Amino acid sequence: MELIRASLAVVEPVADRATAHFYALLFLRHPEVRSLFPAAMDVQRDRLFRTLLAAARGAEDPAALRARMGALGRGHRRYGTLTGHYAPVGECLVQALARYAGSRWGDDTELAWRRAYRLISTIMIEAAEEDARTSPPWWQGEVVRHERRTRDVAVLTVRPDQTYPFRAGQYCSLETPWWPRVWRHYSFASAPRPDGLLTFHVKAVQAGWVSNALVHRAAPGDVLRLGPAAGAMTVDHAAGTDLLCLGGGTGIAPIRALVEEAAEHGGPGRSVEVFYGARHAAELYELDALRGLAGRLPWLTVRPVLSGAGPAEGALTGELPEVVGRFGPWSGREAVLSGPPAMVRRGVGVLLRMGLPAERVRHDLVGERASG
Ligand SMILES: NC(=O)C1=CN([C@@H]2O[C@H](COP(=O)(O)OP(=O)(O)OC[C@H]3O[C@@H](n4cnc5c(N)ncnc54)[C@H](O)[C@@H]3O)[C@@H](O)[C@H]2O)C=CC1
Repeated sequence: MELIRASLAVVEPVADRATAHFYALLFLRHPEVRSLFPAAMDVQRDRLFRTLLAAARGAEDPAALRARMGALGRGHRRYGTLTGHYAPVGECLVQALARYAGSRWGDDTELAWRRAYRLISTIMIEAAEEDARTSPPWWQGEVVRHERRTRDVAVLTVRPDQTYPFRAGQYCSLETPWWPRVWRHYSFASAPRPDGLLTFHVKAVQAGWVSNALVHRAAPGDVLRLGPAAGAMTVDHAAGTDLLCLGGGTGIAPIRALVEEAAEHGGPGRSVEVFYGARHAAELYELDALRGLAGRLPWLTVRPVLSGAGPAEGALTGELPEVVGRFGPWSGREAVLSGPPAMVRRGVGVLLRMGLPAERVRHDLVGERASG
């Protein structure tokens, strides 16, 4: 493990070049795999190295590595990845690393990498094969409703072509017809419904191809592709634990889904507190709906929080994590956080300082969650 870490530390500062070299080798030697990747490779490059780093760091916890790489293997089915693709990828990876690890590379390091790659690829292949027995590699989903909530936020309702299994708090990756093979993660914004429909909140971000297409171009009748549900920000409602939810911007989506799920499964006597943050009042696009739920559900409290200048209109003011820190105590609760990564990180810090044990603070800041 030390050998792998030491070589990664050398490659990390030149990760861009090492990854570009890896893909160049792969596409030159195996042109048939080029079609599995998007036309523009920028985000993809970044992902590969982050995944390797995460795998190297996670190797000390075999159960976590297995869970993460298993999910990755299942998720790769949607790209059309086949068992036979793993060996050539491993070979090109080792060669690219060898080239950029300089003097840290030697026979022992190479052996350690080959072993690690064999372990990871075996987990991914087994998980993919197991998944293939029960699930399609992807689902088609028809957009049946498209509502613009603000200038740059849309709520999409999608009908999957077959039963789509997921839990509130999870997310999936979506591909639009306009940017083939470019996938982005979006959280489910509603709990599983009897009619099988799924909802997503999408904000068009600068230079975000997929998000801009989903907000400004998508319309009822368009067909998206959906990868399988992923993410561990789920809640065991049977335990009846009180919840503290922090949702910033479109990060309110999985919180909304969890509240719906709590309404279906959570017993009375439980308390759910939602802090919903945005910069300006006009951006609290889900507030009316949440207030509607709070009006019906006596255990639900919704507190809007505004961090920008301008009229507060009955909202609390300040950055979301700090505002939550002014309330409490939260020590008996389970916390879920969703929103911009900086908000989630600061929120986790505040809650740990307030005495919440780390295992009760849940979020899905997965390295892969690229906005766009
Ligand atoms: N499961 C998850 O974790 C989900 C995450 N997201 C992410 O949430 C983000 C939403 O973006 P927008 O709607 O543009 O949100 P935004 O930038 O408008 O911010 C929303 C809230 O986060 C707070 N915030 C932003 N930066 C902060 C910082 N550095 N420190 C403390 N608080 C901060 C703001 O004060 C505001 O209350 C995207 O990055 C999206 O990828 C979205 C859905 C689900």
